[in-house]
Amino acid sequence: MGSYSTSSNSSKLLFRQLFEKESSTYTYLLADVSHPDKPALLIDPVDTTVDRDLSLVKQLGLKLIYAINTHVHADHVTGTGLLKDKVPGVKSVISKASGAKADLYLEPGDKVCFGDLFLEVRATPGHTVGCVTYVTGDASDRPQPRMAFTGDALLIRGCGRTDFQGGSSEQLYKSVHSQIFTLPQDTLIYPAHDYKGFSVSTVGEEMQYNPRLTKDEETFKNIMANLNLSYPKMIDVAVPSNMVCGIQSKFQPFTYSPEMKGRI
Ligand SMILES: N[C@@H](CCC(=O)N[C@@H](CSS)C(=O)NCC(=O)O)C(=O)O
Ligand SMILES: [Fe+2]
Repeated sequence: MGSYSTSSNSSKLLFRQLFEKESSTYTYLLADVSHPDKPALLIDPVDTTVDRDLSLVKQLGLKLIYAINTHVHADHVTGTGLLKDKVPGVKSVISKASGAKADLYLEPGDKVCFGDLFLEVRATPGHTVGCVTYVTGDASDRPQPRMAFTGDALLIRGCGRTDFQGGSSEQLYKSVHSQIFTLPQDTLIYPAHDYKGFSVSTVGEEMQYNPRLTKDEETFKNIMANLNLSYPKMIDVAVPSNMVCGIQSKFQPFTYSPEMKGRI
C-alpha cells in the first residue's frame, strides 16, 4: 500500500492510501503539512471505515476540511455524511454534473485548495455522467509529485464499467484519452478501486499496458459491451444514498423508493 510523507523544504504533501476490502475501494488522505493548520481532505471515503480514517487524521494532527467524491458510487455508501456528523465544519464535495447533493459542487477547471496545495478538477465522464479526476498541484510552485485520482474512470490495467448510471464507453474512451493520457507520463495514477492487487500506476504505464484503453475506440467499445459483469451487490442502496450523502448522515437514512430504480 503506497504512502509517504515529506518534511524537506522541497515538498510538503502528506499522502496516505487506505483500503476498504469489502468493496475494494481506495480512500486517499492528503494534507498540506507545512501549513500551520495542516489542512486535510479525504477522497472517496467509505462509511464503514470512517472511524479508521478519522483516527489517522487525529494521530497525524491534521485538520480535516473536505470529504470529496470522484463520483456517485454504486458499490458502497460514501463516508461523507458520517464525516460531516463526526467532524463539524467538514464540507462535502462532488461534481455538479453528478446531480448529487453536497455542500460544494465542482466544475471542470475548479481547484479544491488545502493550504498551498490544490486538486484541479478534470471532467472524465463515461463510467458515470458526473465522474471527475482530481490532479494535484502546488500554488507556491514547489516541485511536488503529480498525482491523478481517477475514480473509476481509469483503473490500473482496467477501467470503470459503462453499463449503468449514464455510462457510455464512447465518452469514457474520449475522457481518458483527452483528460488523463495528456498528463505528463510520470503522473501517478491512483484509482478508486483495485481488484487485482495493484496500488499505483503511471500515465505512461497505462498508455502502454492498459488492456482496454490501448485499443482503438471501436475495439474498446466492443470490449466494454461484452464485460458481462453482475451488478454491484449494493447498487440499490448505494446509489440513492450517495445521491444525498453529501448532506445526509447514516443516522438519518435516505428512504429509497423502488420507483427510483434505474433513474439515478
Ligand atoms: N463485485 C463488486 C462490483 C464490481 C464492479 O462492478 N466494479 C465497478 C466499479 S464500482 S461501480 C467497475 O467498474 N468494475 C470494472 C471492472 O472491469 O471490473 C460488487 O458487487 O460490489
Ligand atoms: Fe463507480
